[in-house]
Amino acid sequence: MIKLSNVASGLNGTIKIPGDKSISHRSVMFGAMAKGKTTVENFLLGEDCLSTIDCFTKLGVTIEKNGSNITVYGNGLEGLTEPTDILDVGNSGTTARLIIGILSGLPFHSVLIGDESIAKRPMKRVTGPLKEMGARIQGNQDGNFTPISIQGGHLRAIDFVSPVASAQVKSAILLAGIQGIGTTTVKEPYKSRDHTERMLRAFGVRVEEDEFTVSVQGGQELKANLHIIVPGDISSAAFYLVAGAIVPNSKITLERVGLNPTRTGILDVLKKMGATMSFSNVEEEAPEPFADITIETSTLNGTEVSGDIIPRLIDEIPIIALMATQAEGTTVIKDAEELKVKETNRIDTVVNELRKMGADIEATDDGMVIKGKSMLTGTNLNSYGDHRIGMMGAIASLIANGETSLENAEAINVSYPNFFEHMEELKKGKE
Ligand SMILES: O=C(O)C1=C[C@@H](OP(=O)(O)O)[C@@H](O)[C@H](O)C1
Ligand SMILES: C=C(OP(=O)(O)O)C(=O)O
Repeated sequence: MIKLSNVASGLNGTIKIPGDKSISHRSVMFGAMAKGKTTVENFLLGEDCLSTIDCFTKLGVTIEKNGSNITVYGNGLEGLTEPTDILDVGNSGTTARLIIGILSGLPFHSVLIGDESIAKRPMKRVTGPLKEMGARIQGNQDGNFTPISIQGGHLRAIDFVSPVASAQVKSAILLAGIQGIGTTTVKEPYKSRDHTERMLRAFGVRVEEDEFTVSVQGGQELKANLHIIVPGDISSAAFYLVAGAIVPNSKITLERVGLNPTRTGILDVLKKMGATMSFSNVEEEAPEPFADITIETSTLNGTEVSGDIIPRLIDEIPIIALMATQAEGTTVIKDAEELKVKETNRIDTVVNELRKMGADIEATDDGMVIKGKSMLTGTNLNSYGDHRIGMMGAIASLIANGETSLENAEAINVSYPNFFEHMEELKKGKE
């Protein structure tokens, strides 16, 4: 349990946001599947990405770490070998779902487990279509929950219409698809993040896209000898973007934040709610653009967040909910049922924790309704083992009256290991 206090003099200064989690995972996975050396700069050393490194090391790949620079020595798909140990994905849904897709094409047996939270997260959304492609997968409740065992190989293509806009589902099927016979297509209800498509292309794979449909032909090889620069994670930046907007007397700059349009829903919401933001050092560099973002204390208004923007900000909803408590009027978040199958049921955990602090917030079936502006009061918060809920609580403590305590704060290491160091730097900024 840690104690947190509010900040009288505002947040000021510049911080460099750690590497993007989605892109870091993929750099190891695709580097491992490719033939040759892949070097990665600004890799996220968060626990989730370390779980990915651990799994691919068990699959026979050499991965060297030198601070946040890593090198992956891939030997192609045939260089991945049957693990003698269980693959443990820890808390990482992305590792679980993408690795199941990769293993489905490989001619050996593996067993996958994760932590208590992973054991509750649905895997049938990937194991279902992968079984249709020919993978032999078993797991609790018809392959829906870990532990999951996979015997891969001999895949055939599939035309899959996904009921959810999920990059994890799309990626798992595409990663199996490139190992199968024929052309595999995934159609989504809305476009989800496209890091897999961008990075596969950088590895020389042909990927066809048409609005919400992505296709790959089987039998394609990934070619390495690539240097990947991982931009800062906009999902991590979101916590300090909102902090900058809601903490009085603040002005902060976040360096090299990834600006992939499939991830920038948070920026659209900040603008719509009235935040004062500016962009500098914009790099359109392929495959992922980034820029520095400066934000300052702003007068905010409530808004509606729904429809096709939801997949573009799904992980930012906890911090958007906190921001809405500091906006004038009502904010409605809907079409966000996916929140129920994250590290926690984030509709319940967000509403619970913000209500404890005095927010006017109601859960709905597919989101939440927040009425602002509320004065928040320090209290005992819990992350429930969910990094994003922990960070939401810690940012809320900055504006709360009195002291806040946070149980299970260590969950934050999953995606933002230096989160509290950045908080201290920004608090000291002006003194
Ligand atoms: O593909 C990815 O890297 C991710 C996709 C999203 O999950 P879904 O695919 O379940 O929406 C997101 O919530 C997660 O943090 C990372
Ligand atoms: C949902 C998340 O990640 P994952 O699905 O990889 O556990 C997240 O980081 O908010």
